Amino acid sequence: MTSLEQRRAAAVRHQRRAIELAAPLYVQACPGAGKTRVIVDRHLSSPRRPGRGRAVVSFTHVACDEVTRRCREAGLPQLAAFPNFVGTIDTFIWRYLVRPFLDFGRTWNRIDSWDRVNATVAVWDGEISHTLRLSDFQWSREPGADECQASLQFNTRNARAYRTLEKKNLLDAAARRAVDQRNKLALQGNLTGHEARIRALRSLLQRPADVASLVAGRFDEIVIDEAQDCSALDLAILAELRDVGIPLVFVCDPDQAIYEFRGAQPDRVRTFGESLGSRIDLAGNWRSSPAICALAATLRPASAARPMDDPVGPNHDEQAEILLIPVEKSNTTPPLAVFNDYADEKEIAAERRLVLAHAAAKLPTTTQSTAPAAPANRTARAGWAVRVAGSETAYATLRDTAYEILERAILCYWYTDADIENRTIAVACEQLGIDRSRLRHLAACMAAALPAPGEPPSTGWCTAANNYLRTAPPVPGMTRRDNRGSLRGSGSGATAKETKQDAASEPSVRTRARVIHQVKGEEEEAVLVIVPDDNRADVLVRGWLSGHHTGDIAESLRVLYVAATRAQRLLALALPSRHCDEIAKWLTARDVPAQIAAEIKDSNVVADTGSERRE
Ligand SMILES: Nc1ncnc2c1ncn2[C@@H]1O[C@H](COP(=O)(O)OP(=O)(O)OP(=O)(O)O)[C@@H](O)[C@H]1O
Repeated sequence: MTSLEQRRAAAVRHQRRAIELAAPLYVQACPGAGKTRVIVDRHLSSPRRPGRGRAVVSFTHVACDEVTRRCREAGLPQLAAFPNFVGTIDTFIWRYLVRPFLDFGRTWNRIDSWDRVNATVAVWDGEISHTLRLSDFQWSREPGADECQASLQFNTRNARAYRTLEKKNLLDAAARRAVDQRNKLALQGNLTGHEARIRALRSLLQRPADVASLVAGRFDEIVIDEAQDCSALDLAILAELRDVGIPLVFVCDPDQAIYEFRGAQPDRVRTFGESLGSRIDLAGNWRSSPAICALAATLRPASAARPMDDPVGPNHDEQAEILLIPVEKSNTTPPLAVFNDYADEKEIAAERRLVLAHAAAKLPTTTQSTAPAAPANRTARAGWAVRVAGSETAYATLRDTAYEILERAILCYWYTDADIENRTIAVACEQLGIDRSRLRHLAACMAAALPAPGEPPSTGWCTAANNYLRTAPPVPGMTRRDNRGSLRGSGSGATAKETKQDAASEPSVRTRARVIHQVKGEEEEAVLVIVPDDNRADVLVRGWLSGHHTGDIAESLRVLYVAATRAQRLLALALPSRHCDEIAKWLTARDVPAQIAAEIKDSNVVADTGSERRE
């Protein structure tokens, strides 16, 4: 058996090869393999020709900020600036593949979501009309197709409309209406990331030499981080760049592809990576304990099975077993108490614990969460915007989004939906005769005047917000055109005074809680993953234990994989109690150390400070 030193040396050797080997290059890596470290070290160490840079492209602002921070820490901040590019794939596509090829002489409006223009579509079901948001549709386009495909996604906001349309076989009709509306808005010059990709691909197919000379003249290579999140359109764009000779470094963990709604498909991603030629596999896990690495291997599909990753980091000798916490009726508060109890025993600080669930609604209410993405519901969006505007750490584009959401909340309060739907704030202001700078000023004052609300905002906070909105007409002296735009609370009944106090009296340390999609790339010493007891739980467990990951379950299991692999020392899974015995036995039979947590005696104990012990 090889010693830890030998295994570590091998892991470092593979990282070095990924840092030094010339592009084109495919780097396939396990969780905790040090992908970020490899990308940054490659960027810091390998030379570029004078006047030319490297593009480091990722899918999230968090990942880009990490690369920028590491360049700064290495004393080389210029590596994140011109002629280099460190940013999101959306910005890269827009800046180098779309903007230079747009028609002059007309206005283009780059938007991150159709919600930015309140884009909706009305669908008549024979009795009533349903208003659906374009952002509730999943958009895709096979490379080469003339039309986009839309598919309405079920969520709590559109649940009634979705069920009615499904019952009346009108989902396809709704999708067609959405495509028409999208075409109309795109013709008006609104470009979401999806439209930008379609245009980028068109430029590459129609003017390959122009695009190639622009991109190759600026960048020696393009590194794509988190490449497992590439959609079919992203891969088609990258294939064209590859074919015109741009050197690509494609870094990914296909098992962590969790954006299937955007079209991410692990098999296509693998095939694309393999098409590049040279390949390096990183299988040393510097993050997690042996038990966590072993559990992660069981979550991979049988079709992509490989031996467990090698725990070579500081937690290589951590003894904690995987903790299975039985849950009755999706009540997530008792499992949190149990989790905190075990984390206390391991002397893991409250700030180093993380609770994860697939959806925010499944997280325990006694945890602390602040989503980096704006929620969909109008009131929740306004609350999110107030929190972001008041946060010292929000970056400029996020703050701008927050102010724009508050501007729209003000317009919604004073005008009718018909006055502002399907329009940008700028266009609405122009049509309604509003001074945009006054509106921005009102939004900033609103953010400063209101306390940060809870999630979702309470009735009391909404009363305070509506009282503020009443004093802030976009046009001085105007009367309200419609009173349907007030913010409506969750019905928690807190008074405005209580809400103000809430913001001030938040416990200083609460267990951090996140939706799994928000924590890609992060790590924490102890992680509790909540597997909800909904109608998919049985199928999910069957898919896990059989290794046959079919249909939507494949993506749900990858989401579970991402969540589990954030843990460094202690991983707890809160599962429907009826599955715990079977899973524990199955794991033990596969040499994955696992135990079922001791029975919960006092379900009323709330571990909201993360440090109180159970009786
Ligand atoms: N050669 C190394 N020596 C010591 N620690 C390392 C080494 N490489 C990576 N690490 C550490 O391992 C941890 C995981 O690294 P990183 O976050 O870059 O992994 P990753 O491949 O991006 O993982 P994931 O895809 O799961 O987010 C980090 O704490 C990092 O500092």
